[in-house]
Amino acid sequence: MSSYLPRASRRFPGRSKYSSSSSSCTASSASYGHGPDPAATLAAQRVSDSIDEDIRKEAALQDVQRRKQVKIILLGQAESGKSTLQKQFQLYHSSQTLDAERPSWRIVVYANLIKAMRTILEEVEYEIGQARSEYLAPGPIAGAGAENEIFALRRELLPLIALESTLTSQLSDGVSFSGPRSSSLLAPRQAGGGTRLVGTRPLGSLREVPEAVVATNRAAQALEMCARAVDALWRHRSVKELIRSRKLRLDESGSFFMNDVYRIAQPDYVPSIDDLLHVRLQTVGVIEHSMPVRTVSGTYLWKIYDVGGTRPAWASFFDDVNALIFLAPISAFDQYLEEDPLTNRIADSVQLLLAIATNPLLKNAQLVLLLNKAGVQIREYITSYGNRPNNFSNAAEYFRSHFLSAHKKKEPFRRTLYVHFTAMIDIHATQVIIASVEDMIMRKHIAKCGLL
Ligand SMILES: Nc1nc2c(ncn2[C@@H]2O[C@H](COP(=O)(O)OP(=O)(O)OP(=O)(O)O)[C@@H](O)[C@H]2O)c(=O)[nH]1
Ligand SMILES: [Mg+2]
Repeated sequence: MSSYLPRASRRFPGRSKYSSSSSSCTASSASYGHGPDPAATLAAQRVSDSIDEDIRKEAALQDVQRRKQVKIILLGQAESGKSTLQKQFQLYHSSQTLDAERPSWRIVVYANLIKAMRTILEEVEYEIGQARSEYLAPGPIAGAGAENEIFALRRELLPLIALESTLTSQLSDGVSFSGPRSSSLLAPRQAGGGTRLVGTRPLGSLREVPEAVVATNRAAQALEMCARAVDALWRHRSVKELIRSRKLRLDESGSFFMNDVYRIAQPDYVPSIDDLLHVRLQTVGVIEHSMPVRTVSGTYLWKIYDVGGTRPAWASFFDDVNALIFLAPISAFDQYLEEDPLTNRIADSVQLLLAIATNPLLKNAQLVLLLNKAGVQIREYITSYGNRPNNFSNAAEYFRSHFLSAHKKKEPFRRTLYVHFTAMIDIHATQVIIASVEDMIMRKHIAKCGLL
């Protein structure tokens, strides 16, 4: 209530003046023994009533807004797919706004592609160095012929690679986020290099920054010139062998864009929606996205909060959210945290989910768990199933029951945990799940508002 008062007094600037002059008038009248001036008292009462009415209207308006507003927070490990889910929500409800953003993502696609190339070349150089050591068996880059081919490609690609730091710096507004990738199976040397691609300013605003426009255009020109070399590097037999035998893990975006380099290298290239779902740009802080959601009971304003990285601390700022959507990337079952190489990423996801689910400040929020990155590849790796067949449904069920039993054991509020398997890069499948999750959230929200 107190928050309305300054506004009311702003709208009635004369109130305090009037009241004080009224009281001084009353005081002076009283001193002459005439009692309060009835006209002045009536006027003061009218102003006061009018302010009360204004406050009531404001409160009613706020109440309607609150009923017509749905707040969702997206949480989960770094790289779990939160920003990709946010884009899927946008695609579902406001596809024209996502469409309008497509040109702004060009700089990120170029940066993702260059980063993948640089990672490959660094690994290749390391392997070549190893192979030259007389104590080691020949690695995946066998033979002087392969070495020379790769060195020639590297020479061709250097002008493109040199642009990486400029693109990265434009995206992070000059702030450098160095350090290892967020998760990796790789040896420490492999995981250690490079600068992270972090978005610290709205992409749309980069169109107004001349240096960002110049850097993007230079990357486009360099890529057009080097497309053949990028493709040759990606398809080189030694690189394929390196990826296979050393389990070189590129970002999801890396292999996707490398596979499609000729399309991306077109001078009039504009990222597709598919590209937008594959790009990797780390989120910093909390980004609020609003979108109208039309239902049979009217239009609601959905506010979706995309929280960067693993930040359970943010949860306490969102005690009035309707639902909490937690993403756990199950393809990361064989990966470990960069900050703690002994902690498995699935174990970390379970702990993070429990920290959020047991937070009393969030006890009124509905809980949705998306077991993401549930593509077919998970079945290729998991072999320890005893007598059970090593197929997708068995592997998926294993993860589902793992999360569900941890939740059931520890969650004190007896909330239902709604679980879905998702592959956030699959538009059709994700849109079906979004519809089902939204339906559940809306039904609860409407029921709750009806009870108030
Ligand atoms: N293959 C595959 N890739 C996915 C899936 N979901 C997300 N990705 C990719 O994973 C990468 C990371 O996704 P983001 O949405 O940026 O992850 P995030 O949780 O927002 O990460 P932070 O901003 O660092 O907290 C992106 O390149 C996505 O395209 C999925 O289901 N399958
Ligand atoms: Mg993000």
